[in-house]
Amino acid sequence: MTTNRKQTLGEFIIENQNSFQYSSGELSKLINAIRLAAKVVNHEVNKAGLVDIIGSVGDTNIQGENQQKLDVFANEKFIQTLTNREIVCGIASEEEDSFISINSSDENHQNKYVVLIDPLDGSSNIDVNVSVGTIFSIYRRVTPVGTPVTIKDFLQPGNQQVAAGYVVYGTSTMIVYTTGDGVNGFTLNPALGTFYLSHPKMKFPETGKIYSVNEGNYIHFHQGVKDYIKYCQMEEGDRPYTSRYIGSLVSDFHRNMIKGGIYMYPKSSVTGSGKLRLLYECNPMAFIAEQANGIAFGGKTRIMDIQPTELHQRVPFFCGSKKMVEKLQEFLERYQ
Ligand SMILES: O=P(O)(O)OC[C@H]1O[C@](O)(COP(=O)(O)O)[C@@H](O)[C@@H]1O
Ligand SMILES: [Mg+2]
Ligand SMILES: [Mg+2]
Repeated sequence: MTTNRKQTLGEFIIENQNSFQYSSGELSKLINAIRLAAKVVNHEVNKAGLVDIIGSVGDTNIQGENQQKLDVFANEKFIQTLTNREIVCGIASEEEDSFISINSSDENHQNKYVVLIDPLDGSSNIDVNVSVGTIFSIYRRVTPVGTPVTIKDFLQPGNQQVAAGYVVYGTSTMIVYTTGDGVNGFTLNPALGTFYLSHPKMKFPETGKIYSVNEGNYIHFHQGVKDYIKYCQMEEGDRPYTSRYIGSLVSDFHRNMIKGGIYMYPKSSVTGSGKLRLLYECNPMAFIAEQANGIAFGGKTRIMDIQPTELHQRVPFFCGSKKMVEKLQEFLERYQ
């Protein structure tokens, strides 16, 4: 490419199609479909407050959470786009009780990818004009092509992901994703409706000065986590670190990946589990983190080595710059 114009997402996908081990063009079409749905959702997010998209629908999802109108809208748009384009054989979503099996109308061509999605991440921030996101994780099915998908196709460990990414609807709208060959970020030019490669080969700085955790839950944290937070706050060396917590996983993760930092959503002694969902929040963010030289673990295990048992299971989640996560692990090991 000779001009110094930034590469578009479409051009990047085509150019890098062959670097993907299973390249048949199907995954490219899938990422393109996600790009399209993200633009539709972005359009609605930007109008939040002007149109009737603020507030809850008065329903709860399978996790007992109040579904926001934008949760439902985003869920519909992603499912519609992926289904209409006949690009996947199954979808699982935070907003759907169970997985959706999708048959291709073309018997000769059966799809082999399943998608797990958090259509709108950071729902508590929708009404207050704070950045939110979408998170997606893609696997090859494990059951025979041409048969209806089963739960087995979704309950795969994160280390089997073929691609993962997120969209952040913030001061600008970006898509950040990996297919196992590094992490790249694309920014939407709203005037043209085109995503451009703005952040090639994104990497977590090896260390940083930002820690992100909801300290309101502090008393329910594991002693090792409490000690690490105290360590971050001590006047010593390059500390104290700065506390930054947006309350949208995508946005906190994105900032920490650019500036260096650690995100923590520990297990609570009250609920006995973490809050974040393994399959469509932790696994995709862990794949991106590791592809960007970061670390992601939950409790004692590498997130991507956890064998899922349920579609909406929750796990503790710690993720970020290598040296900071290793320091936290040191504190946790003191109590093991
Ligand atoms: O308000 P809390 O308990 O700190 O939780 C905030 C976390 O919950 C989430 O909002 C959960 O995601 P959803 O909004 O998709 O349900 C994360 O984005 C965020 O990091
Ligand atoms: Mg979420
Ligand atoms: Mg959500």
